Amino acid sequence: MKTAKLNNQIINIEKINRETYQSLYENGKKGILYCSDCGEKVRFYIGIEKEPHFYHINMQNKTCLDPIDIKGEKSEDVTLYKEQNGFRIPVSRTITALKEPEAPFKKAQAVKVTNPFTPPIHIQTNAQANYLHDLAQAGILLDSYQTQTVTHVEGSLLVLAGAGSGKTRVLTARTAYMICEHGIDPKSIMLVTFTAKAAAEMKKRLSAYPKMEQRKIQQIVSGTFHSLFYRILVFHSPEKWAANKLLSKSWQRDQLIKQAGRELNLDEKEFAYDLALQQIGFWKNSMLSPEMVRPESAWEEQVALLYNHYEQAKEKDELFDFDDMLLGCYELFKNEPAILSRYQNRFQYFLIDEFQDINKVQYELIKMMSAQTENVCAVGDDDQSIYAFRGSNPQYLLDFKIDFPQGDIVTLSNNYRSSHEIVSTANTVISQNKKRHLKKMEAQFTGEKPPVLFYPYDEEEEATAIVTDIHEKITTGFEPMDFAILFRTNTGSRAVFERLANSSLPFRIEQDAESFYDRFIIKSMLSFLQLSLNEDDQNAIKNILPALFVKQTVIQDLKAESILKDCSLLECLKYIKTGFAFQESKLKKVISVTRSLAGKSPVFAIEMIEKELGFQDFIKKRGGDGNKMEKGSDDLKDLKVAAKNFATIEELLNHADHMRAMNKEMKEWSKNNSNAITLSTIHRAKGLEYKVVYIIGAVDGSLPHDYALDAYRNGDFSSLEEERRLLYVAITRSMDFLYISVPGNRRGRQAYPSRFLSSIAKQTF
Ligand SMILES: Nc1ncnc2c1ncn2[C@@H]1O[C@H](COP(=O)(O)OP(=O)(O)OP(=O)(O)O)[C@@H](O)[C@H]1O
Repeated sequence: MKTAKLNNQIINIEKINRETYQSLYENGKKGILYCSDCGEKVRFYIGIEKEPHFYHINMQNKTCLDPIDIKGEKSEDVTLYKEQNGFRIPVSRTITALKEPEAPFKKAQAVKVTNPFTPPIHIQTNAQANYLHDLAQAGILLDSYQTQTVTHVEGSLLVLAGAGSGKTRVLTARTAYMICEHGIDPKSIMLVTFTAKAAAEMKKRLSAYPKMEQRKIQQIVSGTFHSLFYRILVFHSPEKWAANKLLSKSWQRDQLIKQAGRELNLDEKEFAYDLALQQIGFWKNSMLSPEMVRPESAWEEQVALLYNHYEQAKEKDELFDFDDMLLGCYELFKNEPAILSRYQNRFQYFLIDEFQDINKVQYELIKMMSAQTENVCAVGDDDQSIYAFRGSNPQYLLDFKIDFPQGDIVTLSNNYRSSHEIVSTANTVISQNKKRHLKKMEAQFTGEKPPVLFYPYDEEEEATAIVTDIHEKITTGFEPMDFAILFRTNTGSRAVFERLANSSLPFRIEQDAESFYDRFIIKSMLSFLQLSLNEDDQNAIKNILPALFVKQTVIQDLKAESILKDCSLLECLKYIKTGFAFQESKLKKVISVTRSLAGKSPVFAIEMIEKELGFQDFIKKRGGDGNKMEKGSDDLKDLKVAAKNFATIEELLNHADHMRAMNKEMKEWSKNNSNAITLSTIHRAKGLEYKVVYIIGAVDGSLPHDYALDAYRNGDFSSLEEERRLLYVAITRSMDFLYISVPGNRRGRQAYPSRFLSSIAKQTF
């Protein structure tokens, strides 16, 4: 049905602005939408493939009709009719009826799949009478290329493997083959993975392999480059590399670099410290000391100076960061040949996963350690290289033959994970990249349906449509663990998190994903709102002090004043003496502005604080607006989008509390439960697979990220290619169903479809 009643007025969805869809959906959930025919409660449907409509909660025996003539009406305020016993009866008048509704609903669209599916002709060939035969018996099949990889034990081997081509299977099968068929000592095998999770997963899979003893699995030395080489460092110099000297948190590195910046008189407001740290990491991973750096721009010149100061500060306090671990190990091996030789004897075989993301220092370390045997099996896909910004370089993969001239190369291009339609979409997207090793994945099966592009109004509607779709699929037999919702950056997940938190669906987030409402800028803004409700809220007063450029220690004076003068903490702001007349008068203004917010809508209140209390200055100075990846001003825009859903400040604050609590709860819950929908950044989803994948925010500015577009405008194309690889990685996580969301608005502004989609969309956007 296209109509329903809200507050006794008829809503016709063909005549209302799209912006109001989400509030209609919420009103339906609140139970205040009624059928314009029978008067029973109805809900508003927002999904991916079906058009929005009203529906009865209990569908049985419902044959209600819309009033007739609703389509033809064009006037602003019209009378609607319905047919009853052959008569035309006026029922009500439409509200918000517009001549031309803005941003009308746009139907979801299947992507363009031009090449037909050709069934694969290769055969699974591991039926020989050896360990491979046992594997086949256990259901671990290998095709001829995979078999070649698994049985190539001695000498170096590069496996160029497309997404879903069985890299993990090949690495585990090869490890098992080496141990069970060739009797190789598991202690002499080093298995390097990109994440600790991947190493654990491989060991878990190995335990299902025939003839594999648990004891032997435990003896394999596996882990990330950092963990493996850190273990070596700690073994040889435990004092120097003690864990308490590690700058493990990003705020610790931030503090140190900003201190260095102050010594160099850099502007904290404008200088992009996050990018500077990234650049320093890049140089370190590329083994360039501060003296070796050759800056290519004025900005890099400043960062190079900063690099020098940062290193000195670390050295002075005997601290180290993650990048130092690898460099430290390199130095150790170089300066102590006896130690290197011990490890060269100990480790005879190296298996390296995700080789496309290796950086120079990692590469050098592997070369040093494997110098005697050259038994290096490197597996990678240059199209999945997504860490170039921190020094990863797929060139090592492409140049493998230079350093290992005796080595062999095998290409795995059969994709076992995804349907032909998904594989074809991924091939089309990635083929637009210029710098890559030419290859094309071949799917092994054709799917039920091609990937779908859909067009929600904004982040809120996007989240609702996805949750509806998941609900529908679960009723047809899918499990929560079959779904993943992927996004470019964590802040992009706010709305889906909120919608899932308010649903009965189980979901998981990363353990380090902070709640949106705990972000520095958001916390500070919400504290102003909190004070408008309770002028004595101590936490809120504490949280607004940075925004007023007042020291935190002032809180003690405020408490004392509040007792002495018998007034609220908020009121006490007027007694703060800073010595600057303009600041003291601003503190007085905070009181009146905050008080004036009572009874106002949250969006109005936020805008008022922004305008009247110079909140933007605070963001510029302290909110990371010099940063390229995460800006405080973007957080504030996101907050305004979220706040639109609430009529009162209290409702918004309650919601924020609820979401913070849910963030903690879901993290705890997912430690022991695996049957959950995954919410993940694309980076973190690398190596994983799901039956259904939703990629959200496929618009310019989000994917590709703004920073890459900026770089592109300045003549650097590589960041944009890396963003395209990110989309490729996201697409290739899906096995059967893929949905790409292209919201019309983002952060309260019109958004434009991601430029990466033009090659797969049927029509131009
Ligand atoms: N020979 C095979 N026959 C059938 N299925 C296979 C075969 N090889 C791998 N698979 C399956 O294909 C899927 C993808 O394999 P895997 O996860 O090892 O790929 P991958 O190359 O590591 O992928 P990505 O790089 O995209 O993360 C898995 O579900 C795996 O079980």
